[in-house]
Amino acid sequence: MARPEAEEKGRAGSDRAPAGAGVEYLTGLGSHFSSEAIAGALPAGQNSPLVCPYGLYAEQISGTSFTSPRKLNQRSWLYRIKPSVTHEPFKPRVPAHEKLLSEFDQSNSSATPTQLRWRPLEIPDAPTDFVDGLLTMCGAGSSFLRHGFAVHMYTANKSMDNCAFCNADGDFLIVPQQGRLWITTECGKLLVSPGEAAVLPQGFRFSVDLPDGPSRGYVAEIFGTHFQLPDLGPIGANGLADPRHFLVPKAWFEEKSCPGYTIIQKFGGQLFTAKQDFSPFNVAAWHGNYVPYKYDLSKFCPYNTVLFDHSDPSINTVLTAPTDKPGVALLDFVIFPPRWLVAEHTFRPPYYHRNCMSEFMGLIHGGYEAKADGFLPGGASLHSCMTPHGPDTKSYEATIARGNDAGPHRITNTMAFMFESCLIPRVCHWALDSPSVDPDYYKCWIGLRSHFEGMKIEGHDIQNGRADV
Ligand SMILES: O=C(O)Cc1cc(O)ccc1O
Ligand SMILES: [Fe+2]
Repeated sequence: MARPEAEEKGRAGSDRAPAGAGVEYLTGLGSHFSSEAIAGALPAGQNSPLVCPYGLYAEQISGTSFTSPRKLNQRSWLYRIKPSVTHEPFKPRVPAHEKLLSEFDQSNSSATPTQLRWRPLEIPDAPTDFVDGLLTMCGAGSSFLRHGFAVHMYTANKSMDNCAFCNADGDFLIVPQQGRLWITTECGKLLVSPGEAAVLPQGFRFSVDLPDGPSRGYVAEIFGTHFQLPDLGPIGANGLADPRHFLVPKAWFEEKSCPGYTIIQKFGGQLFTAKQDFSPFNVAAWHGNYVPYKYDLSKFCPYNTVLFDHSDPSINTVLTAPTDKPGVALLDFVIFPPRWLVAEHTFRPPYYHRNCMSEFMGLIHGGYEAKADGFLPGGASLHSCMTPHGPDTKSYEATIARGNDAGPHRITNTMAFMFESCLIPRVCHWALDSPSVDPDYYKCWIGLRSHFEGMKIEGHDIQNGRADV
């Protein structure tokens, strides 16, 4: 059983820290947790007694099929005041959320090999909560077919009020860029700051409060699988993200009558609503291995080149959502954290490359080593399957100018990340038409000039570009 040892203080000096800062968490990833908000609320020795302690209802939430192999099987048992089925029928939400997708086709998105970059999305002035502020940027596959992903961004300025969100389609990996998220889940509360990432697995009900007001961030949604830690191979038993740094909520509940409370269910990309008259956060105790969690990216232990050449970014994988093909991810969550660069006679920024995988990138704070200009915190870029990309002209020229004698160099004030997928994303029409699109992105490479020293080669025919040697 995991120990409730991790404690998080509210930000010192911040009078806007939400009530409940000083939150305690369970620790571990993939552990079998148990947590009681009332001592004795967990049934002893069985999951589904005839009568549960304190007259609670027992309810299972399954994140994998009942028959999934034991090492993949994920489920939790929740002991709650009323079961989650106690609600009026689901109806399509009015207004519909037209810009949230879980399937991608010509009606809503385009395939393009063009390098794309977005400036940070504007946070609206009109009251907008986390759900209304979600905007799908790109994706592939289908939530119905249980294979695919979507990348969303959110911009919001107000807390969700008398409602909870439930995503039947897939898991959300939320990466806040501006403003903390105070997320109440059925398992308890998570306070998620920029620089941290949270996973809200398929089916959990949660509600997002914004203690800091205007907020922005990124969401990767995966259909049909869950995130896990990458294998470490020859790195050994330690390094990268450590399971003990993953924090899981402790049981927290409210017994509250909430007239008109709305459950917003995302189902096939469409939003449905159902009314109930009580808070869904009524779980007095729970146990299991299917849980929401968060991770502080600054705890990541990076590995890197110690002599020469540039490592592939997979070395910085925090979490991976696998496909059935070994080593091929539906979605990798990769970060580019502060670290030492020490490689000798090596071009240290990312190499120029084309990748059979597709790369969506975001920046949480600071700058990114491959882009001197234009890639801003809160912005994004997309380099799809086999689309060439790499450092902009300024970064290239500055690196070359430093030359071979560049000593060890510590990259500081940065936290960029990448969602990398084996599926080729279609880009939503509204993302392509967004005022945040940078139409001049391609120009960052147009200035790359030839450094070729052909004239120095004996026998080189400059006119015809042939070296006859
Ligand atoms: O394209 C990018 O900036 C991401 C990236 C970084 C890196 O260090 C190597 C390959 C790669 O795709
Ligand atoms: Fe790349």
